[in-house]
Amino acid sequence: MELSIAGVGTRLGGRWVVDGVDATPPAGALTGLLGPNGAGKTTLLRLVAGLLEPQAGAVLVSDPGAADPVAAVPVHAMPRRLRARHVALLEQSSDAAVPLSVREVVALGRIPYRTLWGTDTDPGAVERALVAASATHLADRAWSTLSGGERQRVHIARALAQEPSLLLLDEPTNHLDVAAQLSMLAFVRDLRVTSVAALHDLNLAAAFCEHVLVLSAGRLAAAGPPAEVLTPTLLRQVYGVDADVLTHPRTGRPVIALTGRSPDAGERAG
Ligand SMILES: Nc1ncnc2c1ncn2[C@@H]1O[C@H](COP(=O)(O)OP(=O)(O)OP(=O)(O)O)[C@@H](O)[C@H]1O
Repeated sequence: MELSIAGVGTRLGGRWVVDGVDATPPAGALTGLLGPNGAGKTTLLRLVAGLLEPQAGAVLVSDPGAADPVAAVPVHAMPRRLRARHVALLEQSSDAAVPLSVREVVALGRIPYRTLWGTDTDPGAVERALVAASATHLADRAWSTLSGGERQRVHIARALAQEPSLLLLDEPTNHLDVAAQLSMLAFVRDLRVTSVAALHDLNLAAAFCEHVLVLSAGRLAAAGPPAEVLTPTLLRQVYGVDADVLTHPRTGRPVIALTGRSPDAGERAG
């Protein structure tokens, strides 16, 4: 899916928390959405998902090759069922105690594909999503008994069951151990679906994302390949930290070695 974020802004609580963001994340690749706490990452993801209507600009999506083709339509104005066939948002995990089994939670992703009689147009889709997210062993467990990491895996399975052409993930590595963080991001990258993931770990973003967007106080501070964007100057300005940026000897990707808070950290915006 082609995604165009054109001058998007929204006010919450009387101030612009996302302010004039212009970005074109590359199609079929994983983009990292970075920025300090409160920079506007979750709000921007909700705008891109069409859950919030922008008060300035528009988020346009095009998917001409899909079964339900769309061409440069504002995502918030798409009919909800059509949007759910194209766009999946994996929000930060809630601890809600839903009285459902894992298989039933994953089947929620199939709601946009149910017929008037409630049957799934593709009865194998839930099992395929469970397999793809390596969650088959959890399928019969009660959702409320899962650990945080297991829930995150099931959230991915539910999002995959939606068969999205745009996958939005809010801190998908939360609750995951280091090995699971690596497999989660490698998995999303290898899907080759247009994906945007809000991430706090700069080294994971540098290792797995083809493109990064850096937000600071609601504005886009920088965008581009990690090696071009994640410079010591940018990290000082946006995060208020001092860092050396090295080049990984095998992958050629940037490695960020944080050395401390920068002396002017108190002055940063964001
Ligand atoms: N409903 C709301 N009403 C008022 N202010 C809000 C609302 N939702 C978010 N905000 C504010 O908007 C700003 C951006 O919040 P957002 O959750 O998008 O940031 P974030 O970059 O995802 O932060 P974090 O890294 O802490 O999750 C914050 O200052 C937050 O307090």
